[in-house]
Amino acid sequence: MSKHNRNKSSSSRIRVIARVRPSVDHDSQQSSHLTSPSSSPPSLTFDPVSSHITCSRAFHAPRTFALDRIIPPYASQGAVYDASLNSCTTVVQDVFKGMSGGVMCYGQTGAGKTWTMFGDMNDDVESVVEVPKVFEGDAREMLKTPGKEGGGRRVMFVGEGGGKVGFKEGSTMMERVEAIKMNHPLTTITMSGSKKILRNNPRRRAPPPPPKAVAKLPPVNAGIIPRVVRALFHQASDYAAKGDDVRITFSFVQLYNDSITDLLRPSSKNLQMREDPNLGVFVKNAVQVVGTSFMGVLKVLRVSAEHRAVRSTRQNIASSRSHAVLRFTVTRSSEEKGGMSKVRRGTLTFVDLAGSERLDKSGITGQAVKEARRINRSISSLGNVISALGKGSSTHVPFRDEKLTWLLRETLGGKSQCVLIANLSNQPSNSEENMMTLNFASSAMRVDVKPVKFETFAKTVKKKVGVRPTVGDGAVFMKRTDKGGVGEKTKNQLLAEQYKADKKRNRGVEKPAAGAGGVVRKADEIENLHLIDQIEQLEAENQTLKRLLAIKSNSGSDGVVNPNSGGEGDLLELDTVVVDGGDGGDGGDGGDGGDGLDGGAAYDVFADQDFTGGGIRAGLGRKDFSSSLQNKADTLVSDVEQLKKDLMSMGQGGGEEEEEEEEEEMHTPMQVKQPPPPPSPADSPADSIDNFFTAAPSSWESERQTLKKVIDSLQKELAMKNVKITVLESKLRATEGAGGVRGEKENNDSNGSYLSKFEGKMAEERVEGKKVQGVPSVVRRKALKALNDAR
Ligand SMILES: Nc1ncnc2c1ncn2[C@@H]1O[C@H](COP(=O)(O)OP(=O)(O)OP(=O)(O)O)[C@@H](O)[C@H]1O
Repeated sequence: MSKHNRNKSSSSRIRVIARVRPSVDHDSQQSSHLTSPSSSPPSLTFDPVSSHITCSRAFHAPRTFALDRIIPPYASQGAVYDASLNSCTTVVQDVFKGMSGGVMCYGQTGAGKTWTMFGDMNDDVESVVEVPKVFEGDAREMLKTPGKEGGGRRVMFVGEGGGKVGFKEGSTMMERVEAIKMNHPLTTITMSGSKKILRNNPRRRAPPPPPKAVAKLPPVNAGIIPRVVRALFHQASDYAAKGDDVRITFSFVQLYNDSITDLLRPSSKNLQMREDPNLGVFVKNAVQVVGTSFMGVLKVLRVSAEHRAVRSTRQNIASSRSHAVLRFTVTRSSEEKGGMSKVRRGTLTFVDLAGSERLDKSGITGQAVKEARRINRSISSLGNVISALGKGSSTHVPFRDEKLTWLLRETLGGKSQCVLIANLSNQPSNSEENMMTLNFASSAMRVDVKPVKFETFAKTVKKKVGVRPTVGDGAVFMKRTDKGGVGEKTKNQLLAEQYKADKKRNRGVEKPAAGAGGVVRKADEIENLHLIDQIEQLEAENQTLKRLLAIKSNSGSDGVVNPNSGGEGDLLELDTVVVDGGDGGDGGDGGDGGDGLDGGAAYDVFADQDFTGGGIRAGLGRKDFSSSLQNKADTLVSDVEQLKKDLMSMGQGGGEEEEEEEEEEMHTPMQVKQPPPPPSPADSPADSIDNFFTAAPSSWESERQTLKKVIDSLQKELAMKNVKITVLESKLRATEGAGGVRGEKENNDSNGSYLSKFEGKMAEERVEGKKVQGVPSVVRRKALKALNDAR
């Protein structure tokens, strides 16, 4: 049996859970390519109660691993969430206390990582909101007080028991039991009186046979992430009701072929990572979405998850070709005495790794081989990092070897609570891959963690906007960031981005790979996704041009923007995006996107479509959706052209005269160009500021005020500095004499500055005058240095 750290408390090390997926339709199709016949016995046997799992391979002795939890194929998505987050590590609750946490899915391709993390994002997530809306509690406690219907029957748990389960208010005993069975499939519940065993105890009987097909899964197939988002907003609204200020933001990036792309803004490619002493490693310029509602965040996640790089292989019809990293940041401030607030900041990171794969098995060729090699290389580096972390603090951890490991440093490095889900597929042919996954899982159990709380005090700031996190529908605001936190972008940065997007669009939209082994989406869907991308860029460009026009028309004849015209404010608003505000975008009827701002267009397009039954996926495939998108794109193109023409003609208003003058010059070639006149005395640097104040047009009032403020503060700083220098000089004088002969030597040798020489001379005079002796020369040297620095 494998040796590991299981005896250590799971909160002081990475918590490891194995999830074995049921067989899916695709398994039978791929088995024809594989060496092990499908009739061979499965490679894994497991006992969920003792959390032991044994992996058997041909020509090798079987190996047994003891992990924190084994989740059998027939367990619901809810049970997985419960096992990985809610009841066990309370990661969600702790993030509001300033602790950070992470969940990472690891395993071979097709083992169910994406299913575990995201699940069916188009599933009836509303019901995820509805069911546990009423209250949540410990299952044992809930059954002790089931209300009248319980009839005072004693309830006993064997097996898993416990754990958090949601019940409807006033629910009957049987409804509660059903809810527990759903969330804890291995729980045995016996009731005195009826003596009815409601669930087989796996300790006494063989585990129930796994269901044949996926269809037998519980109806709500939302994965861990939607459930976490729901839990986050529940918690947030509880804290907000108590008067705390809670803010939830998130970023979502993918690492594909060693390049980081923003999934919230797919046109942002090749993003770089930076390190900050407070925030750790973060992706620079990744969009941060400020989420104020559960449903709003889900909408954004659904759409952005569609931008992930996906390919069809023999082992998975929709195999993720990128590592996806979704990071929530929760900031909670509660008011304390004396106008101060306690601020806690925690992050929750979800990592859906691309699956490692054997090239011969997945049957891929060309570009896909390159992708697979990159994936395998980064996964193997992750293995090295985990193994080094498991060896203790004295071992060098090669975080910097790969972008993936560097990106995950904060999650794995020991300061966060971390849950690893090892995804396994119990096909006979997968024994080697399962062994590799279990070895990785086992080494992760050796990694110690010491979660660190981020708490600080800050002056209480009164909220500008009364937005409170809600569980229901609502707005989501999007901001771009320079650091890990939400930041502002300068006007120029935004305009430069628009320019780049424009240039790229002119080069033409990349056509997706097609044919066998190509991307899985149908041609219509791909076309539509590209159209949406294009519309997003066009809307952004359209808005920028409109604002530029507004600024131009508000500016004076000298081209200076009138700060009171609101132009500046408008431009900064480019950072703010209302994703599901309802008034952005017109859903594709050819309008100009109304108030939909930069970056929100794609979501608006989706938000207004009615894809009854099939969600966005169904909508993407629809022809009418495609034509409405095309209409919208065409209208936007002509709008943009018109706006550009308008801008050009406005720009020519001031420039026409110059052009005419130039023409005149060209017609009189004999004329010798005169050198510019010498600068008038008023242009001399000494006079330039005064000149600015008197000669500047009245529209420069705000610049004038700003400059005055800057000059005032500089003058204050200078006065302070002079006081400091006077104090230091008198201190230095007190050390004279004692510095004596040694002081003179030091002064001449040390830095040779004017100051040192001067002070050395003074000291010499004092020595001759036989003044005070005995102050150590080091004191004098310090005083000299301080004075030198101050000057
Ligand atoms: N527990 C499960 N119950 C039902 N279906 C599942 C389960 N796990 C996985 N599947 C199905 O198996 C297939 C492969 O799953 P998924 O795409 O999540 O694998 P993956 O590990 O993310 O693969 P890759 O690394 O190639 O992206 C999908 O069709 C998914 O719906």
